[in-house]
Amino acid sequence: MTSAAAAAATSSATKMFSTATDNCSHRIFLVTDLQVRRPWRSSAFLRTSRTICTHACTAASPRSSSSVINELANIFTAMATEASAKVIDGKSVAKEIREEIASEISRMKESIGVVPGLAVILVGDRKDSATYVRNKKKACESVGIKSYEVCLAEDSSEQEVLKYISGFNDDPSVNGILVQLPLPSHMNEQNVLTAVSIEKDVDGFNPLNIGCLAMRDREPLFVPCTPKGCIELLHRYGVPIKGKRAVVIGRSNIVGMPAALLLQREDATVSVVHSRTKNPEEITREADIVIAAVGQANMVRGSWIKPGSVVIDVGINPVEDAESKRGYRLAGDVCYEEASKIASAITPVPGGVGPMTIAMLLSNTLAAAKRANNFQ
Ligand SMILES: Nc1nc2c(c(=O)[nH]1)N[C@@H](CN(C=O)c1ccc(C(=O)N[C@@H](CCC(=O)O)C(=O)O)cc1)CN2
Repeated sequence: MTSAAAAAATSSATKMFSTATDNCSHRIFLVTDLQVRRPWRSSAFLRTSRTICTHACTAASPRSSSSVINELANIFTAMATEASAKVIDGKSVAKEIREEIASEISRMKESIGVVPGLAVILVGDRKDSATYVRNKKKACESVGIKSYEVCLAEDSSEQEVLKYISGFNDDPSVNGILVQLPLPSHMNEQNVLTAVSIEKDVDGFNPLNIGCLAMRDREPLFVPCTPKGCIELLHRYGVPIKGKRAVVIGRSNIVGMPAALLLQREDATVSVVHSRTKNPEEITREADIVIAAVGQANMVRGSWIKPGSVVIDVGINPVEDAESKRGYRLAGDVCYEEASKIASAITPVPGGVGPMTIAMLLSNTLAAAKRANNFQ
């Protein structure tokens, strides 16, 4: 239970005790009635309420209603500080999706003798990018996608990257092409991303795909993997989106902007909060769904979160941690410890959106291969 819910419950309890008859079962009924606000906490609530009511009615010296109300207030407040949101487990959802993809790929291979192919281009020697590319390759192997990899030196020219893209565009065994971002600063990202054929743009970053995502009554061939993963998590956890207020924190081309477009396509009312937004806390506190993608560890505090909202944390920020083997640990953009006491559901970092990014890449690659081979 959240602080706001605790206050509401206490106020309802106050009303209840001022009007209740001496009939204990009636009191219990009224108290347990309060639980509908947060049904998933019902058993704890029920137990607590029963104990208090029974105690109030059977004590040798019957207690005044105000002392019972005070006790209820204390217990509700304690419940507020102990409560924790449902964890949206991206790691296990991603595993489920990989299994679904693997079985589709087997079916495709058996029916038409074709497996999907994914080409990955990595430029430079960023450690994190090399790890992501390695993980993508492993994920491809695990589901039966053939992967092709090109690693280029940091000082390679943009022309060289474009030459590889052109080769993969023309290669029928390659269904998806991905250029790992960020690129070295001397390269023009837009030139590179635009060069990827839209039929093979499994990252969904070609402006033609993004343009279709932004337009009503147009369907992009591919949707960027991280925002697609966020929406998939909301769907698989049964979170309603239609008509809800959503706030996206961050407006990057990779996550924030396409996430806002996707939420809008799902009929949410969407606000985008960015570095120039005045009162970001106030706007975020209005949201039923928050997607945080700013790249700043723990920026979104518990006080930004509306009680009962759903929080999707896209941030993967390394923070120093002497106790960790690597010398750092990963933290999200949302202060998990605080937000998880207020939200109704939240993604952890790691193990939330990150694994979904790769699962969605596999899903897009399978879709590309199906489309190229006219296989349903
Ligand atoms: N071409 C692209 N470049 C980049 C993308 C992208 O979608 N396409 N996104 C990010 C990086 N990224 C994939 O490329 C990515 C980031 C994080 C994860 C992930 O699984 N994270 C784990 C933690 C991993 C760890 O321990 O280090 C988690 O959150 O649980 C997957 C993919 C930028 N570039």
